[in-house]
Amino acid sequence: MRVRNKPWAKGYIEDHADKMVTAPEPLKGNWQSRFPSEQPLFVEIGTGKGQFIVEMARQHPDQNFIGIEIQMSVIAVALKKVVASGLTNIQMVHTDGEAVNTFFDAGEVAGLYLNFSDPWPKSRHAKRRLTSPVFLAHYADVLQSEGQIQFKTDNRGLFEYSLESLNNFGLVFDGVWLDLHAATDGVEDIETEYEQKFSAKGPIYQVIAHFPKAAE
Ligand SMILES: C[S@@+](CC[C@H](N)C(=O)[O-])C[C@H]1O[C@@H](n2cnc3c(N)ncnc32)[C@H](O)[C@@H]1O
Repeated sequence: MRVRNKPWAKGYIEDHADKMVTAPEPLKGNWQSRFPSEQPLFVEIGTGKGQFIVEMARQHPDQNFIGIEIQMSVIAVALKKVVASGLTNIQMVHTDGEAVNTFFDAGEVAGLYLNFSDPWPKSRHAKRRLTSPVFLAHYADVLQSEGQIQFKTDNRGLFEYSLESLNNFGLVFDGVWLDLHAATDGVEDIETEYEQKFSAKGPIYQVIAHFPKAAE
């Protein structure tokens, strides 16, 4: 997602340091200190403009949420939503999600959301895909036992790549949806900005999976 540079972003982020982390490493193992209540911690990587994670926080007050986004002008828009929501169970982090294992401790994360991640269609860029083995290895480091990865996309090529990548990495599939919006199994679907914009053009694919326990 490309957005125009927002000259106000840096100052706005600095003014809302209570809701936004720009140097995450010192919080490793201690993220619960950013929230009023100690509760299971769910993380979205590539949170974009924040609609999904803010709505998740609103609907699940018994959980804590973190949205990670690499682009400052984008996360500043998400931060505005967080501030306007008045919610205290959500924090934003401006950083590269690839490095999750440098700022979350083993087992600190209860679940991970990857929504409409950039497809990086050229094979020489495959390592940048958020479902590549490079990222999966880091997710495995931080997710608690049976913690799920929930990935959805409208990009069939990225979805096929991700199914293969997760399978090759040994993840256990909990569910696969080839047309999430047509699902009749009652699966929760909180829509992202990207999803609302592009779902009319074709199906939304989703997979939910977890890393196996040692004996699984
Ligand atoms: C296509 S957008 C989707 C945004 C949002 N999830 C949605 O569905 O509306 C992908 C987002 O992921 C962000 N992103 C890509 N690679 C990232 C990384 N390594 N760490 C954090 N964010 C990343 C991009 O900056 C972009 O905002």
